[in-house]
Amino acid sequence: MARVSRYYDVKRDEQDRRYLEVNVTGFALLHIPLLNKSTGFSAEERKLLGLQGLVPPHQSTLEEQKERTYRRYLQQASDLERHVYLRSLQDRNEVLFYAMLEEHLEEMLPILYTPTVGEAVKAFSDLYRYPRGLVVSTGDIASLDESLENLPLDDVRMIVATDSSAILGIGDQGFGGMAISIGKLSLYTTAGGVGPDKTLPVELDVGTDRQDLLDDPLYLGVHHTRLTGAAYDEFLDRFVEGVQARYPKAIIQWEDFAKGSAFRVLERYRRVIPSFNDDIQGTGAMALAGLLSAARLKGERFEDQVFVVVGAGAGGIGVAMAIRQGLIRAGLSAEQASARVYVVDRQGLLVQGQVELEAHQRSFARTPAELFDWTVQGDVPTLQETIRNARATALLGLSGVSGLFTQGVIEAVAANTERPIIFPLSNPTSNVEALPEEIVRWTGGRAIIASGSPFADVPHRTHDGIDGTVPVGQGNNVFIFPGLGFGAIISRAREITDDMVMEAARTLADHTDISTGRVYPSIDQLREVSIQIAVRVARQAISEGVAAERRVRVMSDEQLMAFVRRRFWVPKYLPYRRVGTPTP
Ligand SMILES: O=C([O-])CC(=O)C(=O)O
Ligand SMILES: [Mg+2]
Repeated sequence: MARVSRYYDVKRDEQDRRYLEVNVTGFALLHIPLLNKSTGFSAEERKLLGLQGLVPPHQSTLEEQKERTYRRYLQQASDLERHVYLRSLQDRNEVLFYAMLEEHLEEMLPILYTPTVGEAVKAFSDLYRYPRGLVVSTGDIASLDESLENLPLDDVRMIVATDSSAILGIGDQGFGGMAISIGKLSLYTTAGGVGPDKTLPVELDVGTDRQDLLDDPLYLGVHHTRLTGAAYDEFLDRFVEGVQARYPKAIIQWEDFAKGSAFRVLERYRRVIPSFNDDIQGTGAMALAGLLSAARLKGERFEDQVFVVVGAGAGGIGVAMAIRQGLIRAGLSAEQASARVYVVDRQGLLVQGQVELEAHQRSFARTPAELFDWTVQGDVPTLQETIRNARATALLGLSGVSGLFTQGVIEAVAANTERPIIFPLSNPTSNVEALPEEIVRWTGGRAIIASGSPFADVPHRTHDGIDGTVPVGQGNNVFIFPGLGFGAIISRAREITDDMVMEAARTLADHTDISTGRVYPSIDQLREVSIQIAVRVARQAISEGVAAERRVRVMSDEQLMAFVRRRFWVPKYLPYRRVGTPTP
């Protein structure tokens, strides 16, 4: 087993209990977030590690520390301040950070992740305090191997890397995208059980095309426009090679790449290094799971629905591809499946010969012949015309355009079916295609709703005067990526196959209790769902012959489940020993 860090390693004592063997002491140790117990060091540890005089006399328990920090957290004035507070806690005392997050996950998820992380991305240069993760920039790509050597971690398994070209629905964010890589990885730890010292956030700083950022003297990224073409490919090739050399067991999650590069990067590397694109595949699997549950809730077959996906970027095409795969699994032929999925972009429905289509969009474009009996005004069917003519029963928004689902659009879907499925999935909250409250109003409470960012359930009075609420599920890829990544790590998958992603989607659907009227689990079930996904993803990797981990290949389902639960990292303070100290 590789050493975890240059500063410490995780070992087991004679009774098989874990402890940290450290080779750093005193003031320096207190400044390593994964080693710092703050006021939590025992008298013996203070002596052993040279901490006397550096920390207050009272030794706090982790419980007491949680209470102190949580009180302070509640005093922060805004969501962004709360985000900054949590991030600095993470950079100060990582075990305490995760212990707090574990206890208050539902409350803190919108602070650490969408929507507040969107604000943190935008303000990244203003908020910058402390280094975390790996910066790969055009200025130092030539010496990448040295950069990698400078990292204190020696056994990284999970990397989230973004080039920040399409952060959430808010576009090019230059260097600020680092906040997304950091945020996603804290979810890998708290929801997916991946130890924080096995994770590495990466910002691929290839420049930005945002003039306001380039003009800002305080902007922290490289001050030039984005690399493109061969130079961009070479940059990424170097990155992947460097990672493979330093961290041969690492998996890469590609995050928030603009549509022009998202598909290309995924296809270029997915067989070179185990990797997946969260916005294409994670979002696709998440949406498919919610749609399977929504069909069950309707009491209808999934394969009888007609789907309109709005947005032809990474998320939109990813969702359309996942739905098509789901329909084929349900028994439809490829043609029958394609016939049920319509993709609408800025110009309207994707139609062959009408607009310049990118490769990944092409298989979703309709032929003019398919539309011969449609009633439309212009050359290209609009969103509403598509919904009407196709008799769509499900509408999914991945456009990043707030307010795109107007009353007319929603009513058009509601005219086709008793229970319209409406998923405005764009993030953060400010980019949502329609507010759940509007959807409820415009459909008379008939819609099955899920949004990408969290929304409260909507109070609603039925036509017979009964007061109730319409539940709103949170359809976010956080229900997929932590379990998918953990399953791939556990099985040491050489590749993350499409069927592994599909298995993640099916597991999510299988673990959604639709009796609540919600098509996604609640956040308090996130950890358990991730564990279930990890097990089934690992099983799928084994059955496809891509699992390199021998130990898991011979495990029964029960053994695999027990193994995943045992490997799930939990925040607690471990005892310390110094390198070379004889065992007591
Ligand atoms: O980060 C999220 O909330 C989901 C996601 O990947 C995106 O919207 O790009
Ligand atoms: Mg994303």
